[in-house]
Amino acid sequence: MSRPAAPPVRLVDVRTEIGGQVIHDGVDLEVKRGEILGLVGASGAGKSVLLRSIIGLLPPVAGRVEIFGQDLYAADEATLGAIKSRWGVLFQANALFSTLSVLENVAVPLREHSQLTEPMLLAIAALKARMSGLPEDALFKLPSELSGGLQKRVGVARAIALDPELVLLDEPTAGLDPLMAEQIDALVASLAQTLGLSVLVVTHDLDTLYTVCDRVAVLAEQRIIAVAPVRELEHTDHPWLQEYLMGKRTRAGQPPPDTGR
Ligand SMILES: Nc1ncnc2c1ncn2[C@@H]1O[C@H](COP(=O)(O)OP(=O)(O)OP(=O)(O)O)[C@@H](O)[C@H]1O
Repeated sequence: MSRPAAPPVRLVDVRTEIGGQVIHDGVDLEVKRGEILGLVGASGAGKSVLLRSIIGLLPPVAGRVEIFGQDLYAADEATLGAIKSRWGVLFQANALFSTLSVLENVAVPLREHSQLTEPMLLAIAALKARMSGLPEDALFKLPSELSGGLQKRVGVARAIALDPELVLLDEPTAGLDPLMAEQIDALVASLAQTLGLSVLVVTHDLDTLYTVCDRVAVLAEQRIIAVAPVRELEHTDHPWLQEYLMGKRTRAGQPPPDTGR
């Protein structure tokens, strides 16, 4: 009998500290294969720091970060390289190279993690840019020549450049107008479904939670206090969660239409 495949992300009792300040203590979290998991929490709760731990940039002082069943911080260089070629990351401010064209930005992970020939590499980068909804005339522009929404699409195209199994997104709709945010949400949902991705998305955006995420994990008091489909979270009595999901400023206490998720 074959063993069930390991989850793309599994955190076990993770504790992180920055400059002696405890950011997380006892974080348990799992991203299941094929799901879109939202990660929410108040500003400063530690969502971005947790993401940094998940992508190998901040070793926990205790606990374990497992990616595809491998202990990330115990992995040798070859294993780490193999893991990195199976994920794609969209950083909060996109982290695009300002002096490189859109096409070259998308090609960066391909240059780093593949042995493709130059024409093949550029062809794949162009394909990923198109899949991410970038118009043809954007490919040879600099990121600064594009709108915020198109820059986000460049970040998404780069995140899927290597045909990853796992995609990690840090606030993909932050700073976008509602229409552009909706388009990025739709892009993430359709790419996840078409490519069979597992996705962890850090967000403050309620629309993302209701229309895109299968489950939502809530970070508060230095750990994950709940994980469930967002509609189930509406019924938890945690004060921050109640205010966040049902408060006047968010949805005016009106549950959104049921989208089937
Ligand atoms: N490089 C750093 N040096 C010192 N402290 C840091 C650093 N990065 C993050 N922190 C601290 O870690 C805590 C969590 O920050 P983090 O950016 O992860 O929060 P967040 O939940 O992502 O917030 P937001 O929703 O506003 O983006 C904060 O107290 C922050 O000040």
